Amino acid sequence: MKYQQILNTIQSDLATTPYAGKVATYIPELAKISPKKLGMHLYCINSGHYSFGDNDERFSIQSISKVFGLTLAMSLLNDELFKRVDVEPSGNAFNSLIQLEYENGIPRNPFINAGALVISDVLISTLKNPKKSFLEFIHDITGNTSIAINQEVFNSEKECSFRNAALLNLMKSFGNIKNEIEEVLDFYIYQCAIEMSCKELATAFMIYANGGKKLSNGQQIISSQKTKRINAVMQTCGFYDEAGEFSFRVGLPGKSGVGGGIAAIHPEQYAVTVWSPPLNPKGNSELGMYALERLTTLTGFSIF
Ligand SMILES: NC(=O)CC[C@H](N)C(=O)O
Repeated sequence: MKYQQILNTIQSDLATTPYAGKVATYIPELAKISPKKLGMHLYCINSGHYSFGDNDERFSIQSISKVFGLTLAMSLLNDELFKRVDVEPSGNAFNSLIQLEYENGIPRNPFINAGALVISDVLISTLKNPKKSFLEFIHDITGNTSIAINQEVFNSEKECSFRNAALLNLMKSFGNIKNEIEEVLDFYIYQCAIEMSCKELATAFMIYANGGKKLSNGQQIISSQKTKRINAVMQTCGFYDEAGEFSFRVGLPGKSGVGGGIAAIHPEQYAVTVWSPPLNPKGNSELGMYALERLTTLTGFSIF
C-alpha cells in the first residue's frame, strides 16, 4: 500500500473506533476543544507529505514543547545540563512530585513537568530573551513565522498551575531552580501554550528524523550525536508512565501533549504527527496512539 492509502485506511479505522478518553479539563481553556477533532500528517524524507482530517488546524502543543526546550538547552550547553536533570524513565505521572523528594530535587528526565521546569530555568539563565528565542527556534525549524502562543490557553493555565508551582518550590528547596519561581512558571506555561498544526509539527520534528538537520536546506540545527540522545529520551520517557506501552505498541521515539497531540519520528525515514484531544488515563491521546500503532503495523516500519 502507498502511504496516502495507508493514511486513508487509518482514517476510516478511526471513524469506527470507540474511545473512552476524555479531553483535558484541568486547564479550563483546553476543555473547550471538540473531542471529534482528528488529524494526521506524515512527512517522509524521500517522498514528502501525506495527511488527512484536521491536519492543518492549530492546537495547543503543550508537553510536545518539552522536546524543543531540551533541544535548545542541549544546543547551548553540554553534559553539565545532565547534572540537573536525569535521563531515566520515571514510571510516574507527568506532574508527579513523589520522586523529587527522595531524589534530592533532580527530576528523572526532561519530559516530565519537573524536568521541563528545570530546562526552562536553564534557558532563562542562558538566554537574554527566552520567550523570543524559543519562538524563533520554532520559526526557524518550521520556516513559518506565524506560529505563536494562544493567549487564552496561557492565561487559563497560569490561573491553575498549583502543581507546577509546587514542583518548582520543592526543587528550589534543593537548590535546583536558580531563578524566581514566577519567572520559570511563566516561561514554562508560555512554551506549552504554543499552537501548531500537525503539518507544522511534523515539519519541526523532521530535524529529529534527519540527524539534526533541516530537510529544506540541510542546515544543522543540533549535532547528530545530540539528536541521537534526544531521540533516545523520547523513546524511553516521551509518554511518562506509558513510555513502555507506547514503545510496545508503536515502536517509535515520540512525545505527547495534553492538547491531544503526538509527534513521533523514524530516524532517516519520516516524522509523523497526530491530533485527537480525548486522552487516556495516562494523559496521552487515545486515538492518537492507536493511529500510530496502525501506521507502524501497516507500513511494517518501526525502529524495532
Ligand atoms: N502533559 C502535558 O502536556 C502537560 C503540560 C501542561 N502545560 C502541564 O504542565 O500540566
